[in-house]
Amino acid sequence: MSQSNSLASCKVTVLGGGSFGTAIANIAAINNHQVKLWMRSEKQAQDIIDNRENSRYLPGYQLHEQLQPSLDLKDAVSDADYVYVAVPSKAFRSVVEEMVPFLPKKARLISLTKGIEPHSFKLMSQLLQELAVGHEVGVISGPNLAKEIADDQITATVIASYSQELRRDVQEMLSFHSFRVYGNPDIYGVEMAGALKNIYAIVTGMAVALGMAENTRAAIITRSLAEMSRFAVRLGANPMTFLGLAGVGDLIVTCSSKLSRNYRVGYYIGEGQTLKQAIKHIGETAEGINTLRMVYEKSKELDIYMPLVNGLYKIIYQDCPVEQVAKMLMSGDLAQDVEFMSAGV
Ligand SMILES: NC(=O)c1ccc[n+]([C@@H]2O[C@H](COP(=O)([O-])OP(=O)(O)OC[C@H]3O[C@@H](n4cnc5c(N)ncnc54)[C@H](O)[C@@H]3O)[C@@H](O)[C@H]2O)c1
Ligand SMILES: O=P(O)(O)OC[C@H](O)CO
Repeated sequence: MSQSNSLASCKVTVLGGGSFGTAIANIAAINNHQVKLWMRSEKQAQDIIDNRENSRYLPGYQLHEQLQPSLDLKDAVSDADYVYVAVPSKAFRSVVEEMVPFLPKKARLISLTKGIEPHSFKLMSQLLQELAVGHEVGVISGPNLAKEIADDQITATVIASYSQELRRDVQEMLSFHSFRVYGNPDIYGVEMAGALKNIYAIVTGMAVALGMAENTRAAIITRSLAEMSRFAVRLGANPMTFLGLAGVGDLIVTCSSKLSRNYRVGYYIGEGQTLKQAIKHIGETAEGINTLRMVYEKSKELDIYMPLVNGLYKIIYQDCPVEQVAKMLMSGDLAQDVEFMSAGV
């Protein structure tokens, strides 16, 4: 069912035929836009043509007829009004570099990816700005489990951009009866929140596997919010963003649901699997593993107090026993544990 709005039908391209790219492409198609979903897999593209389904990533969900798969990047983007990028962060730069020569000047670019580029510590919208100079850029982030979106469960998200016009147009493009899009000009905060929450979902998944109680879950989620806000505000984010959908909203869903791949990575490690086994078991993107390493290093460089990131890093990358880390977290310097620091965190 489409929602009546004033945005004319647009040519929309989504890069990346995984679960989130497919879910967002389908919403745009339902809302009467002409959608191309660029993917690498011929088999998946044929699956969509033959069965109207992406059975590898969203099995059982019918895709709208106005969503067409494409295997040819040039064909997919050369007439696009909007390009949404939904490939994992490790592939983001190379895919965008490959796309840019074919991109029409009018195209607006929106990242759906929740990660940070290693070494440069750039967020995906910063990569878009660097590689596609002159194009308007935005980011979508929020509590958005792709399978629940596909399942038509009521969902809210955030479009962040410096451009008010882009925010409004994307709100219109994607809003419908079960999907509501809010606008936020704090692109850095929205995007950083989406990347950081994956780390804490791993922590929570691990704690659940180890039998944590509800007091513990509340403590972990709340202290995660304090920690991620402290980090992001130091790097330039607006603290208020962390009280919204892209902040606490996404943190809650990702720390609560087994549909979250990051939560499941933590859960499997808590059950005794190695990191390698857990990643293989998931078989899809879990951004938090790499984000953890980058945020750990950045927090050391900037001397930002992040006990949960420290603890998870010790478990995952330094083979420290979980019990030892838990003990360390409970006996750390109390003087550091001020509940509210400056800037509301
Ligand atoms: N799945 C969700 O619920 C969800 C929700 C919000 C945001 N995200 C974010 O969206 C991004 C993508 O996640 P996803 O869930 O769609 O991942 P996914 O693992 O389901 O799929 C990733 C897709 O990207 C493709 N891909 C990988 N490397 C590529 C490359 N070099 N070139 C072209 N295509 C490539 C894969 O073939 C696959 O189709 C991640 O950053 C994730 O954090 C996911
Ligand atoms: O499956 P995850 O852990 O990548 O989380 C999916 C979304 O980011 C939830 O908003």
